[in-house]
Amino acid sequence: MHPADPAALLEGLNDQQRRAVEHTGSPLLVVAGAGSGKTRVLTRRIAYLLGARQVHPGQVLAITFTNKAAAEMKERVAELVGRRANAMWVSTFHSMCVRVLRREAKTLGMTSSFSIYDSDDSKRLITLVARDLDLDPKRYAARSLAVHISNLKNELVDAETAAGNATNDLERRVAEVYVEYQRRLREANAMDFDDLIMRTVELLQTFPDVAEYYHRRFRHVLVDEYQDTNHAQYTLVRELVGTGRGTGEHAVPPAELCVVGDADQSIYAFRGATIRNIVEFERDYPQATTVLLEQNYRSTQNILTAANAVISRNPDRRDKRLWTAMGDGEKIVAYVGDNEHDEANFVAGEIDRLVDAGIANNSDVAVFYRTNNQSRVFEEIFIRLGLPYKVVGGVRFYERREIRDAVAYLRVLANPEDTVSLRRILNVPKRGIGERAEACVAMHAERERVSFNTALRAATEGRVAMLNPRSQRAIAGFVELVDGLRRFVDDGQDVAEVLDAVLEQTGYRAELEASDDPQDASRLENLTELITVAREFTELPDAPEDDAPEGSAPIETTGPAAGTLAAFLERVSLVADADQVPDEDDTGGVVTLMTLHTAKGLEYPVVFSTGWEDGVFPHMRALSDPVELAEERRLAYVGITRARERLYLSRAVVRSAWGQPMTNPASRFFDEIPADLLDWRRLGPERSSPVRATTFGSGSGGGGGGASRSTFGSRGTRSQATRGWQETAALTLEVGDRVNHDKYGLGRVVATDGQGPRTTATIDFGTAGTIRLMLIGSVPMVKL
Ligand SMILES: Nc1ncnc2c1ncn2[C@@H]1O[C@H](COP(=O)(O)OP(=O)(O)OP(=O)(O)O)[C@@H](O)[C@H]1O
Ligand SMILES: [Mg+2]
Repeated sequence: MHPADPAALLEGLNDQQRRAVEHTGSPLLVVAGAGSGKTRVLTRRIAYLLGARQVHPGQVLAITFTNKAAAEMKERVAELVGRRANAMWVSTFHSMCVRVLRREAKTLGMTSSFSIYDSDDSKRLITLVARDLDLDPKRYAARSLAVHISNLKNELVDAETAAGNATNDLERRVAEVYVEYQRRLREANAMDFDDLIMRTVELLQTFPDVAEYYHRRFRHVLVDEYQDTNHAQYTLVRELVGTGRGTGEHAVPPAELCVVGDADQSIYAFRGATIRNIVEFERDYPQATTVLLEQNYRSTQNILTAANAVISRNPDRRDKRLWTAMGDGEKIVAYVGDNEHDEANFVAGEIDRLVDAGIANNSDVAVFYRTNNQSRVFEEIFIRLGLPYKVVGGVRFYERREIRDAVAYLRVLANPEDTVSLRRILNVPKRGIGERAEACVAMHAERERVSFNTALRAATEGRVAMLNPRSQRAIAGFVELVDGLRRFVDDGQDVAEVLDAVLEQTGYRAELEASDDPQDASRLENLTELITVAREFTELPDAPEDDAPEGSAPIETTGPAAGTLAAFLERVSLVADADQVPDEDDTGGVVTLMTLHTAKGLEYPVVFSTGWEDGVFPHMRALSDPVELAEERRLAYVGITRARERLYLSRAVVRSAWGQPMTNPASRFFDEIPADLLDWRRLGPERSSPVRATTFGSGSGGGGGGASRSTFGSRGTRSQATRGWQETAALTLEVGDRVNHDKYGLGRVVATDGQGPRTTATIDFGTAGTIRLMLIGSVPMVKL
């Protein structure tokens, strides 16, 4: 055992942090602004529990927001108290639930080899369901049905309750799809992401002895980023902690709970996250103790002042004053590019300069943007300049077609009932099982109320109606192929070997090799990469994770053994964007590009936050919606506070969107930063030959000094804008249309009135106000 000295575990903590680490008993809430050491407190607290309070590592459950953060936390604790830290459960909500559900699958009527459906799989299944229910795909898009169902699950509303609660046509339709969707998930022995949480809650609420088991086991529950929990996750935490109100043999006192968070960094409302969970913690847990942290250890004062200034514009928040002992530091550099290429060039040039001057390595630098599609222009320019970079997120490796195909084969081998995966690979590569044959099988399944897998097997015996003999033979061949491959798994072959056999025996590899399409060559490379991933995965040492504390029942299986197919599939399913953030290294490393959402919890010496334009950031949706705008502002706060020493904020006057150049006004967030903190870099002289001066800005003439008074640089852009105006003369606007007005910026039509030449539109231009405009003549406005 590691000789942990309790005093050493408290070293490098301020008084408040120390208080949080040492606190015992009542539920503990640590609320504090960015960079004040919340995550550090959580990590130290765990180390302290193990090192100073003799808590068994198996009694600790810690929840982080990403798998990567979980691994780092575990590593940090191990550094402090030694390897036995490995017996703790440190994971995301989803990974933790998968472990519980695999163990308890039987209780819920599933097998432990259940598949985990990601959003794409779940959308496919919903598409099938909606089609079978004869819903008009134009009115009920699978995507929107999926969002509705996900929202219900985040609120822990099950399908039957949703059906009972439905009061209008849409709700009834959604509920109808939801009921059937759940039935098919069950039949396929599959769960979607939201089910992982909801079914775990259900498990704990319905089966007292299961709940008791976990109550006895987890005596300490810790949650990072608590502001981003949704209702289902909130309830899960409550169930895990327990009320201690059980009687007789079920009487286990509640676990010690410690949550840390910052309401100003809540940025997942679209996934149902609610700051209510943090704001009302004291009401939810009446015995709660709250600790506030006020010193920021991450950023310079200038960065912090900017962050505080922006977030203070949000209504209904608890004001907190963060301070830092780091000194003012550099001013914040602000830049206006003619267009997005110019902006990206500026970023690349600055990185180059900082690296040349020995101020930073590539790996010290992060570039943020609002949405993934904004990464493309940075990539183009970084490639051209030979600047090494990594984009986190976007079209992810595991979302590529060939990878999904290969993984679908593996899933079917692990879980024969996985309908979505089965149907995906049924005719991939082509083997003569056409859509008609698939439909016959699906119809049989539907009519006989059997699974798709069972129906397929019925087809091989000629029991499926309307199926021609050729299709029947093809299906028999497929079933035989899959059964043959499954024997590799049963024989205990490594995942990499199984994968290799899949690619070989299905002819998938041969087909790609025979193709002269260069895309297919890169598909082959990706599949080779997947085999490498599988091989590395198999070689992972078996972690001693099943080390249950004394006094609790030994755990037979807490999850699939390391290296197995099930464990591999679990990893593949739960990998998230943020897990792919590259580590720092000493060799100069790579610049990291990611969205503001992915950046949560991270820190970098140098940060470029780009695309600060109204309609881009804040997002278009937020311009006429104060609730959304507040969320965007929190995102700005998150972005700014990732920077330790240097922060750059930039925008482009013209940016292509939907294939059209768009002129965007400066982000209103620029105006919210005290002007004296900003060092505006003007456009270079070669680019600013004035063609036509136009005022951009968000009403207050701000955007920082003269920089918001900008010029169109290129002729192409100018003629584009001019054409836009002419179109406006013949333009009809409807309520809800989005427009870009040369003077007032982006807006949304809230009302129209009059006819012909007297037509007017009332347009909400956000901070510029709501303005009524005549629509005749050359209105300097474009419809978007
Ligand atoms: N008492 C301290 N002394 C020195 N450095 C500290 C102290 N507390 C925290 N830090 C450092 O400050 C930085 C921010 O800490 P941490 O990431 O834990 O903050 P946080 O509150 O979790 O931030 P966020 O809100 O962004 O998640 C880290 O580099 C951490 O190591
Ligand atoms: Mg943190």
